[in-house]
Amino acid sequence: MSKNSRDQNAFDKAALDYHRQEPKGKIEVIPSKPHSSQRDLSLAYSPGVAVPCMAIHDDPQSVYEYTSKGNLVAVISNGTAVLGLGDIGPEASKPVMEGKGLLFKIFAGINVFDIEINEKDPDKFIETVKAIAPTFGGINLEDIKAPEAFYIEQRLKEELDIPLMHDDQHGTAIISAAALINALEIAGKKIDEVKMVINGAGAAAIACAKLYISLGLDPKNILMCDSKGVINHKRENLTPEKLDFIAETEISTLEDALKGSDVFVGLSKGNVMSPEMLLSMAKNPIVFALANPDPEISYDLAVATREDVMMATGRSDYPNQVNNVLGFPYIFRGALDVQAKGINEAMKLAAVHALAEIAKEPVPEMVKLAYNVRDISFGKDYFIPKPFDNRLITKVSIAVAKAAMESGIAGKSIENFQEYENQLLDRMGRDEKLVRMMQNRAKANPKRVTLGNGEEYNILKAAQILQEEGIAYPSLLGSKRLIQEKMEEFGITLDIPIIDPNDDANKEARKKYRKTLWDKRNRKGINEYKSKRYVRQRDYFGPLMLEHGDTDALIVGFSKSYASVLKPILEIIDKKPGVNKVAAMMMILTDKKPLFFADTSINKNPTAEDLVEIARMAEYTVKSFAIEPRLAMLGFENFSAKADTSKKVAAAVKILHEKYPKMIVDGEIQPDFALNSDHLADYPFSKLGTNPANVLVFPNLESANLSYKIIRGMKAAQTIGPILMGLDQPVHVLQMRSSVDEIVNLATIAVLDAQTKEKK
Ligand SMILES: NC(=O)C1=CN([C@@H]2O[C@H](COP(=O)(O)OP(=O)(O)OC[C@H]3O[C@@H](n4cnc5c(N)ncnc54)[C@H](OP(=O)(O)O)[C@@H]3O)[C@@H](O)[C@H]2O)C=CC1
Ligand SMILES: CC(=O)C(=O)O
Ligand SMILES: [Mg+2]
Repeated sequence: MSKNSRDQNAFDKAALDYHRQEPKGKIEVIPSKPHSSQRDLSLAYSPGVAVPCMAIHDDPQSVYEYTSKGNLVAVISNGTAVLGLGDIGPEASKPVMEGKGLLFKIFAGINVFDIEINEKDPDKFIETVKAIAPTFGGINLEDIKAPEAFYIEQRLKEELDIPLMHDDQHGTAIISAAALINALEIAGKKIDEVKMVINGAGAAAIACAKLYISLGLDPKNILMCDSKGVINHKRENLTPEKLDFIAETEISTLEDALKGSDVFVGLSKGNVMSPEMLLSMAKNPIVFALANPDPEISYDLAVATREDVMMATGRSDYPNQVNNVLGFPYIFRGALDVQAKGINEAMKLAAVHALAEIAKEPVPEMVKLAYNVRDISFGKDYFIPKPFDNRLITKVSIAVAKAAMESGIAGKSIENFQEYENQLLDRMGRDEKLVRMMQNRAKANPKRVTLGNGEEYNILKAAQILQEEGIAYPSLLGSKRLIQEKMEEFGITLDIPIIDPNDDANKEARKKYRKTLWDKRNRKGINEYKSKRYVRQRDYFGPLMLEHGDTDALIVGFSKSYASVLKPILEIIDKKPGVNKVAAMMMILTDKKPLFFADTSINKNPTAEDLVEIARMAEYTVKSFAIEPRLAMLGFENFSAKADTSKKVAAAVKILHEKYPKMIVDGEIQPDFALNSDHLADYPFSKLGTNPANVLVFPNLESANLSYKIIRGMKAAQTIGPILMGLDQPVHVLQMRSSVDEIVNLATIAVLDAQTKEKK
């Protein structure tokens, strides 16, 4: 089996495992109201529920006030044109529709019910959608084949008064039009002069062609091809939509159509464009190969064939991803927020121009960090925004909402757009964006990460994910025999280094590590005998590997107490220059925004000076995640410094204010006040203002450790860490019995540390 087909098989298996993992699929329903007491239940259901029922009966519009309708979209398909896979049926389309639900949620905070309808007859399909429409604030039609898709969408638009869009038509048209405007500008070509070949004459292709024409493309300059070749005057039995694109030409093949053309837009099937065809196009050709999952010509082949090609695909693993994910979350967000009666041309054009403009503006640091690039700017490799760009939700949704209001189809108005922008940004905090950003940064420059306890299932699984995802080059530390036995027992195949401190192969390593240990610790209680013995133990071997550059990062501590694993690390690894203390911080991914707790694991009873160091290190580390740190120095009193603990915290705050006046830090303050803008308003003198803190520095280890352990124990939020701060090497100690996700996340942070170290 070739490496590529092995990789493909591994990827296919990972895709099945991902979907099959409990809870199966990708979407679940979570109650959004308290439901623990008898009173809650009597409000949520009978008798309380009758009150909003009757309120809606009296005023139907109030359904937006009392139910989830206003933020609920139906993603509906009959499975007749699923991606580029064709008519695979409603059940088989469900993973795509659930996936779309996931994207709606993570990018725009919109809830989705995916609905797969077993109905190919357009009229019956329409009746079904109409019958269930009252449930929803909007409807996204998906992967319905042409020509039925045109009729279905047209009638539903006429007969329903909620935002409705066939995404394969208009989402694709909007995103690709924005990309086209920008690509033409970079290529120095004019839309009314270019010759375009559109391969595919289905839902996406026809809608794209129409939108490009409305932007100035000359219909005479389009050659459209379907599965039978160019749509020209010789063709018979064409659908009404194809009739609009008949070309007066003798050209009948894609190959001939492409000769001398400026732009190719592929919305057909994978691998139908050859290098020869690409070579026959005009200078600086624009190629949008948008079929999913395989483009009409692969990115690598296209750029290897021609240096001057301006290339986009529908895929996330190459530059210029033209995919409707850049549009539908934000178009529906804007439309829902003004209760638009539909999605009209003005709203679509507003989205096109907003998207095109974002790509031309300087790219925010957060986006660069997310993609681990020093610089990206408008040009050949970047002419359409990237999916993890926060500006999408503000700029596109606002543009769409404004267009709906101005074109008179908004059911309600937004009065204050600044406030609306803040609400949109707030929505974006409610997901695992930070984790995705960190993983993307790691993937861009993966490092060698050695994982202790290589014989544990969770460690093996984490290593597998790190390798498959390309986040790191993992290796396992431990007994080779035991690790191999366990891999076999768990059915895990992993082709990665196993480092056994006792292996004969590591004789030379043991020798040099012993010398280092001896040099560092001979006046601190380690004699020669001990140094010989210790280098055979993995708790010492791992940090020594790191110290010698034999690995880039180390993750240990899965099965032992934190203190016992930390001891050899502190004995071997130096502190960062200028740092006196080592401390640990937990990242807590709440449903609103990430919070950071310090010091959760190392300094039992820090002095005021220690707290200052901990706060400084926490500030530095949080900044490295591209988050502005706002620190609250916690106590159980607010700005009164009566108790001894409060006095200590107040003293630390005084030093911080004097020495680092630019730091956003204040206290002593109670956590519920520090996290609540209304409560903060009672202390107008505070450096936090009314903007809640995101970094909580606790007065002692017990309070920090117990606080995060309660959160972890209750599974109230995902926790990542402890992130070890102050050491000169990328090493982190796991919480005992960490989950696979926790290990992967901490290893990801270790890769980022190693990248930072490399840059220095
Ligand atoms: N990147 C993105 O954001 C998006 C990409 N797409 C991709 O576009 C493609 C089409 O989707 P959609 O329009 O919804 O599907 P449809 O089923 O509506 O249309 C498919 C079209 O492709 C044509 N076609 C099939 N094989 C060939 C071929 N060898 N040469 C030329 N044309 C061919 C069909 O021709 P005929 O009419 O003769 O049957 C038909 O016109 C899919 O691969 C899909 O993944 C779609 C939406 C968004
Ligand atoms: C992206 C998408 O909607 C498709 O390929 O069908
Ligand atoms: Mg689709």
